[in-house]
Amino acid sequence: MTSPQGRLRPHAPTARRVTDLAAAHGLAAAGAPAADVQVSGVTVASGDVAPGDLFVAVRGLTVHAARFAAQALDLGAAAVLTDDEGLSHLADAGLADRVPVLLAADPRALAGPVAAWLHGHPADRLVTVGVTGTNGKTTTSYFVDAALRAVHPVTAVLGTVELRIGEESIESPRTTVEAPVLQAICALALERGAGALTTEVSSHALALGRVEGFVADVAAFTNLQRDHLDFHGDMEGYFAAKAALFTPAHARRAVVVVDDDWGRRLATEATVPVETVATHVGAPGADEADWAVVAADVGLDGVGSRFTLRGPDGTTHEAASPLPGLVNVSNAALAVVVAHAAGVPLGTAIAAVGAAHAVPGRMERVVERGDGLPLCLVDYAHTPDALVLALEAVRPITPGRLVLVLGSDGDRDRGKRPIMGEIAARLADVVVVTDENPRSEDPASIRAAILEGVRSVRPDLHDVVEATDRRQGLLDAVAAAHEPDTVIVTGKGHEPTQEIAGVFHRYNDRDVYLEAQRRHRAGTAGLPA
Ligand SMILES: CC(=O)N[C@H]1[C@@H](OP(=O)(O)OP(=O)(O)OC[C@H]2O[C@@H](n3ccc(=O)[nH]c3=O)[C@H](O)[C@@H]2O)O[C@H](CO)[C@@H](O)[C@@H]1O[C@H](C)C(=O)N[C@@H](C)C(=O)N[C@H](CCC(=O)O)C(=O)O
Ligand SMILES: Nc1ncnc2c1ncn2[C@@H]1O[C@H](COP(=O)(O)OP(=O)(O)OP(=O)(O)O)[C@@H](O)[C@H]1O
Repeated sequence: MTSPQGRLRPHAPTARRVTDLAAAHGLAAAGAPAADVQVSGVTVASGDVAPGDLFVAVRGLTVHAARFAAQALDLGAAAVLTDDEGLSHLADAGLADRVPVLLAADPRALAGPVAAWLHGHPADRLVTVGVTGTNGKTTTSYFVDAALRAVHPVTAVLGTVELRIGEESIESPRTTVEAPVLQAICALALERGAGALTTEVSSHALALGRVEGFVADVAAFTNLQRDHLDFHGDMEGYFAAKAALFTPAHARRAVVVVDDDWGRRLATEATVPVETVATHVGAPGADEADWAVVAADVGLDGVGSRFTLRGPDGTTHEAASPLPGLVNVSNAALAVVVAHAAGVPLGTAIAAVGAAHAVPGRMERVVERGDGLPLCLVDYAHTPDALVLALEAVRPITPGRLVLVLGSDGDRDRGKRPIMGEIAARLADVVVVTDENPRSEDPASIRAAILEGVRSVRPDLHDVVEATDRRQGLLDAVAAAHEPDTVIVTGKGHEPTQEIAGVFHRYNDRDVYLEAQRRHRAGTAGLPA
């Protein structure tokens, strides 16, 4: 069955001849004669093939997609683009002479450009923004989108939380969609009258060719912190993947936050024009940045922050972040500069970012402080640095105790677990260690690794709880907290499921808070759920 994102296609696609496609991209032809065959869509996933598609069969990290060609043909694929290995799989399955086959050394790199060609380069008729960095991509994208919406009646925003075109939204499969899906969404967005599109660009997407054929008008960089080393090997590899966005193949110009060494390095190594933004008040080098946050009042109203942004001409502008913490001053400042670079007047961008709505699962206030209940926040921090920043953001708006509920993902970077535990014990008053997405790992051993870090700071484990069930752990944490306290649950953000041993269970931290609120009002808080 076609996936939801696979159905995001233009309603009136253009059909083009396979022979023209081969000529335009210098591809050799094999298989059945292509003379009268046309294609009207592109996909890299056999299950997402629609009649008339070109099936791009790539060698994956685990399997060659040509092994699924029979399914693609059953679903109506009109042609296949693959490599020599893919052609032999087709031949072995007796399919090579049933369908025109185009050959390329690296079909993965061609999926995007071919889709862009087929749809008439739709991204070139939109104002496009690509946001990368370890943390802050989603928040910054929503802030940028808020500013673009002030100018363009219809916009699209694609990322970890959702794929949204205008007011229509579907759950997102991951941070950055596959290359042909991105092009099809651009074409659909144009059909729906969109003027601008913002997409998060993950390092996986850059490494796996998901933005080939896509050139953002403005590429944005938030920061680089330890993450995804399981995939990239080391920080150099991770940086190199991110840096690929800041080249003419993927961007026309760039805005780079230069608060960390990686940002400063990127600003000098990028091969497109760069505007730099310093977002830490008084940090060394801030004077040299094109834009700088020169004053910030964090959380004065118990929510967001006000800040002053100095522009390249030396003028200063009063601006605001609608979400708590200095990290969101950073995201808001970046978003203002990005939106301005994308054609939004500065004053309009500042006003729109300051008034942006909550971002799902990012410092999201689910239960407000009052009626005996603590302030209850959901946040997506799942790296050591993000956790520090999230807890530092919450402390100034917490008159009582700071209660943290956290876990760490299974089948992902193991090294960060004790570091997260150490940070939790240092910066929170009460620590509840529970499960995130254990995936194929034993949840108890993940918790043990976090607790090892907790113990390095609090050997007696006072005010530390181990909860084998995330929902119960969160319910108990809220029930035990008092009105001046803040409960923050990190790691899963907006995620609608919890992945345990290959099964995705419906689960959302927000829903658990609302349940805790109902139980508090009904007088059943603290009883077993
Ligand atoms: C590590 C990684 O990113 N892997 C991605 C990669 O997998 P792969 O190359 O190993 O693919 P494979 O499983 O060997 O399959 C090879 C090819 O066969 C195709 N296939 C496979 C099975 C089938 O039945 N039919 C079929 O056509 C696949 O579409 C693929 O093109 O290419 C596949 C599609 O081409 C992706 O589905 C897959 O994403 C996996 C599912 C994934 O979870 N990726 C995550 C880690 C990811 O990309 N995350 C980032 C965000 C990270 C963050 O910042 O947190 C993201 O952008 O979401
Ligand atoms: N600029 C920032 N610097 C550091 N941490 C941040 C920043 N912005 C947000 N965070 C923290 O990182 C978490 C994730 O934020 P956000 O979803 O905006 O980033 P992301 O890059 O989209 O993350 P992911 O790719 O994992 O979805 C937030 O919940 C917050 O704790």
